[in-house]
This record gives sequence, structure tokens and C-alpha cells, in this order.
Amino acid sequence: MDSITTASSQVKGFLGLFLGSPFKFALTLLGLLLWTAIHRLYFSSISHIPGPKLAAITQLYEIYYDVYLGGKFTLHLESLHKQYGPIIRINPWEIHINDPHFYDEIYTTVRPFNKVFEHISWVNLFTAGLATVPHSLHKMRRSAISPLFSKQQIYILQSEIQDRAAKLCNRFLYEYKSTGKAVSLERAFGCYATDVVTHYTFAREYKYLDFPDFIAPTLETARMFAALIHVIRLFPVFRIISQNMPNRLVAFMVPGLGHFFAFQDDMFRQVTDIISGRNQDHVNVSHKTIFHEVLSSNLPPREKLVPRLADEGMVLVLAGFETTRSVLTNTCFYILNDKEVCRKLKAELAAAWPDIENPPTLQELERLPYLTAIIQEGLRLSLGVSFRLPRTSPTPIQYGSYTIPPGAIFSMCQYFVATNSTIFPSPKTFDPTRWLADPITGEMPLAPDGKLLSRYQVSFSRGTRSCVGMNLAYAELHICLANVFRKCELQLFETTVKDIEFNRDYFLPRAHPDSKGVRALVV
Ligand code: HEM
Repeated sequence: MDSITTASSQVKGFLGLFLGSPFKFALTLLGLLLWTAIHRLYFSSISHIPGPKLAAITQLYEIYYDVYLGGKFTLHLESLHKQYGPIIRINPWEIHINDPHFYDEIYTTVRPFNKVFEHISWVNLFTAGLATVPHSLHKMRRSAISPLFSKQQIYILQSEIQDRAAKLCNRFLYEYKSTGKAVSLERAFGCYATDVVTHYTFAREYKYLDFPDFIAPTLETARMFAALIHVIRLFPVFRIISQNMPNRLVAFMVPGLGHFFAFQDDMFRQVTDIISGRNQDHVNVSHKTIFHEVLSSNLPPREKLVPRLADEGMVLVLAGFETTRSVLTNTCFYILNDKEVCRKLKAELAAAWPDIENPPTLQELERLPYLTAIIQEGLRLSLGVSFRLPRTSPTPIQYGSYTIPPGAIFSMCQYFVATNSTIFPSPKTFDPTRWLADPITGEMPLAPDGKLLSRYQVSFSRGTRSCVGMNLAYAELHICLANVFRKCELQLFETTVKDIEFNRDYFLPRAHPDSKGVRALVV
């Protein structure tokens, strides 16, 4: 008893030191802040990395660019690299590297790097492969879903993609042609990409391609949500509060989220019904769904629970539609913006696809050099994921004379590789010819360091965490662009390069907020 009394009076005395007077409290707080700043600047394990002192001291630096200015930190990193060199400290815990030659060292299959919880927690789908932090757990989860996305599977299922591309073009032709009404390419391609990915991965089609004006509420919500990403990422308290609130209340407070929750509920129902045997949708399609793939895998039972499968399903839709629609939209813009590129593409397609009723196979489309070069250039300039892709390592990493200690966060941006002017001269120019093989030797183009140029195509990232849906995405791009440019005559409508230029980073690159997006007339 005595010892308790003594301890409590000691605590009171200790607190009294601070709380006794506001002045002492303020002084103590100031002391703590000062000590934290000094520690971060001079005694942290990454103090030796160059960069702005303010960024090393406080994350308020990053918050200013990404929250106050809105998604501007990634673009700001460009000027920091110019000032401080290829390796910089961008916040108290993280190092950013701008060196295309180092990309494969970080995004690699040979070292067990982990993701960083703070950077993927905003997704709020913690048990999906994409959001899994530890390398080993991710490896196990990924092995269960990757067979569905093999090249072979995609070839088997290509007619399903072709059907949806044809449906998209039919709408362009029957609803928009010669009407003077502009179509939002972003919306139209968003519907196409979602119908493909949902049908392909879980034998379910929401038929967004049938929606009036291609306005699908769930997709509109996903777009709106993008603007909140940095707030939720940098102030996790908002995520924690919203997670603990009933969905209906959150949907009331953030209009539009209701559609998203309904989509999520539908996913839960579908998984539950598949596990119970009530859902037999997959019987009518020629392939397994992602859920059947996971359920029949060697994963332990805890990995096959409904919430985890639903997380995996949600991630596939989210990762699969926004990226693909953005590449399709941007690539279409670049083609339509350059008459010569458009003419050459149409000529190639007309030769390869003489009978409009008889589309070429995906394998045939993949052999078309100009279409393929256009897709590579479209991918490069669409920048994939614009946000840096942070990792940690259990062992030290060496970058030149700098050692990145175990546990420190390090990252690179695809943006800096894609726009590197040594590797891609005039990097902002859309020039598909840079990807064409030499017409005489047939050799594929090389980068200045003698490596294949394709080594620096990092839109799908690389290594263990690279895009699992890459083959599906390539198929969607080939089939959709071939259909659109073989069947339709499009003209840009009140759209300039400003409507696609990378202006803000909301995980994916966004154009200027005033932009109305890429719009076209069907003539
Ligand atoms: C052109 C379209 C696409 C681009 C540019 C793209 C890009 C990327 C990138 C850069 C990553 C790595 C993200 C990270 O490191 O955190 C990624 C991961 C991923 N992508 Fe894609 N993606 C595309 C299409 C798709 C499609 C169609 C699907 C779905 C079916 C998909 C599903 C995924 C998944 C599940 C991951 C996580 C992989 C893992 O962590 O194992 N993506 N994607």
C-alpha cells in the first residue's frame, strides 16, 4: 500500500512539473520538440542522407504539398532531386531515390522487401495481397491468384474481352456518331475496364457499359475518393474513426460512398454464396473465378475466410479499372492529337483486320509493331502509379556510398524513370517510334547504357510486387485500341494536352482539377 501511495505521489509530482503551470508545460513541450528535431537531424539512422532539413524534422513538410496544395509532393520531389542529388531524405523516416538504373535493385524478385503499413493502410483492405506488408505472407497470397492471370489463361479468355470492346464501339457508333454529343473517354473506358475485370475475375458483370452516358456511380465514387487519399494516409485517425462507424453513417457524411459500400456488400454476399455452394455463376463461364482459385489453392484455412476473399476481390477491381482506364484514355488522346500517328495506326489495323466481322486474335494483335509501340508509349506517358512505391528491408542496402539501414523506408517513383531524358529523349513527347525494332536488323531498341529499352518500361513495376494483372491489362489495351481505331472515327472535343498532363498525384496521376477530362466526338 505504501509503495502504491509513494508511486502515485511521484507520478503526481512528475505531472505537476508540467501541468503546474502552463508556462512549464509549454517549455517542456518545446524541449521535447527541440530534442525530436535534433535527434532526427543528427542522430537518426538516416541523418547522413541529404535533403531539406525541414523534411527531415517533420512530416508537415510532406503534408503541406500533398494535403494543403493537393497531391503536389511527387512533383516537388523532382526539384529536390535537382538540388540534392539522386538520393534524398523526404521525411523523417523515408529515403527517395531517382536513378532508373537502380529500379531493379529495389523492385526485385531476389530480395525479401516488405511494404510499409502507413502507405497501404488507406486502402483499408488489409488482407488483400496488394496491401500485405510482410514479404513471405504476400508471396503465399500472390501464388494463389497469379495462375488466373497467366498469359495462357488470357489467351483462352480473349473472346470475353473482345465482346466488351465490341460493345463499347457499338455504343460509340449507335449512340454518339454524328450527333455532336461528346463522349467522355475516361468514363467509357472506365466502364469497359470494370466490366472486363469483374467478369474475368469473378464471373460477375455489373454491365457498366450499359449505363447512360457511361456514368457508373461506383466508379464516380472511386474518383472522388482519390482526392481524400493523402488526408487518410497522413492522418490515419480519419481512417480509424470511419472504420469504427457504421457504413450507413459514413455514407451519409460522404455522399457517394454508399455505392462503394453496396459494391463491397455484394462482394461479401458473392463469396459467402460461393463457399456455401448457393452461387453457381462460374458454371456458365469458361474459367475459374478468383475465389474458386483461392479456395482450391494450398493456402491455409485462415486465408480462405470470407472477409479476406472479399478484400482480394475489391483490390482486383480497384487496381484493375482505374489504371487501365487511365492508360486507355491517355493513349487515345495522344493518338487523336497526332494525325500521322492516327493514320499509321489505322492503316496497320485495316491491313491486319480486313473483314470487320472477323476480328484478329490477341496473338495477331500483339504481333502488330505499331499498335504495340503505341501501347508501350501510352503506358510510359500514363505513368502507371504516380505515387512512390515504398519498401523496407531487413538488411542494409547500398546505394553508391550511401547505406540505407535495415528498417528505413526507401522508395522510387515510376514517374522519374518514365520521364528520364537520357533514356527517353524529349520525354514528354509521345513518340511510338522509340519502341520500334530496327527495320534492317530487326533488333529491339536499346537504352544509352546498351540495355534493352524495355528494361526501363516500369509502368507495371517490377519484382515480387509487380502488377499481377499485367497480362490482362495488355490484352485489354490491345483489343480495345484495335476495336476503337478500326471501327470508329473519333475527334478530340475541347481537349488539350492539359487535360491529361500530370498535375497532381493521388496515387494515380491526375490532370489539373479544372480539366473536364478527355472528350471526343464520334464522326
Ligand atoms: C495498364 C494497367 C495497369 C497498370 C499500369 C498497373 C500498375 C500496377 C503497379 C505499378 C503495381 C504495383 C503497385 C505496388 O507496388 O504497390 C500494380 C499492382 C497490382 N495490380 Fe496492376 N496495373 C494495371 C492493371 C491491372 C489489372 C487489369 C489488374 C487486375 C486484374 C491489376 C491488379 C493488380 C494487383 C492485384 C496488384 C498487386 C500485386 C501484388 O502486390 O502482388 N492491375 N499494378
